[in-house]
Amino acid sequence: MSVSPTRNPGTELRPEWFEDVQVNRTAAERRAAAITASRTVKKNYQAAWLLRAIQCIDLTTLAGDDTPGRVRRLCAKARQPVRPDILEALGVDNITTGAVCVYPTMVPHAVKALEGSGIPVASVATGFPSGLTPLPQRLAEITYAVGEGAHEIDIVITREHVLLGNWQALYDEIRAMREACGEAHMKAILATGELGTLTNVYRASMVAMQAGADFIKTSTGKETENATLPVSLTMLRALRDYGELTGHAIGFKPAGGLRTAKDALAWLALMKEELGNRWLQPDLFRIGASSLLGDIERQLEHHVTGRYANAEHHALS
Ligand SMILES: O=C[C@H](O)COP(=O)(O)O
Repeated sequence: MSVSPTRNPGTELRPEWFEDVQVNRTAAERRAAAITASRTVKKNYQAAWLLRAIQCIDLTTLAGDDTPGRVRRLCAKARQPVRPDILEALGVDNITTGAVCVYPTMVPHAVKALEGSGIPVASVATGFPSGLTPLPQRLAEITYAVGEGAHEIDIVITREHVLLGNWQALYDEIRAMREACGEAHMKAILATGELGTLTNVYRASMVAMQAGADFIKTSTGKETENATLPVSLTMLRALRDYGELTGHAIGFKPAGGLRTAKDALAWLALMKEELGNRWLQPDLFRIGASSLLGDIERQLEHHVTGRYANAEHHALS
């Protein structure tokens, strides 16, 4: 796919791009399973893929008991996600995670802790995770987070608009959110586990991109069902169709429940198979995760030393 390097400006609402699309769940499940089964990444390649996965992680804390101290520790981990001796053995200079993702009131603490690192701060906003506060308040939350220095905003959509097929209302709210984001890049969380069908997932993805989303993201991490491979495949197909229709490259962020190195490898394989290597870069691919890094570091250590360290050696992940 040939794509424009400029930011997605969105389009008018174009229901004709998605209204007739029907996604077959069985076919999506079969294709997702085939991709992950056919691609076993071996030894050295596996370490390289895991390092790439780290560079694409939005290292996240979204808990009711978050404190500035926890956010600072998370930011320290984002700056140095892998122990220096493991990196040295792999012959790699320090790498960082793709971003740090926090609640709006934690943004100033993250911005300060990441100063000079080049690591962007992402903030959830718009009544995360349910999105059920009045629109002016949801927009004000974006304005607040951007004002505090957030570089990226992860918005949530009103699931009701999807469930009722009210595409204009969905488009209008996401458009307003994109405007409130200004220069900050906007990731649209669809909360796919609450959208009922894969057909709805495809349609909501398309509306979010038409309304100017820079990324489409599966889940908040708080739904009963979070990121799955068939849902991700459906979103990637929408993303590819949008790219072919407009020439704009949209990013993808699976989030919620990704906890193991094996999960990270499965999603990298999906990205590579469906979209190619260009979508294995942090400007177009992020993994939203609060507890994935620990297992990746563990697997890298095993790769280097041939054994697993105790879990407490990988303290915060
Ligand atoms: O956006 C990121 C998610 O909230 C993280 O979910 P998780 O805690 O299941 O990794």
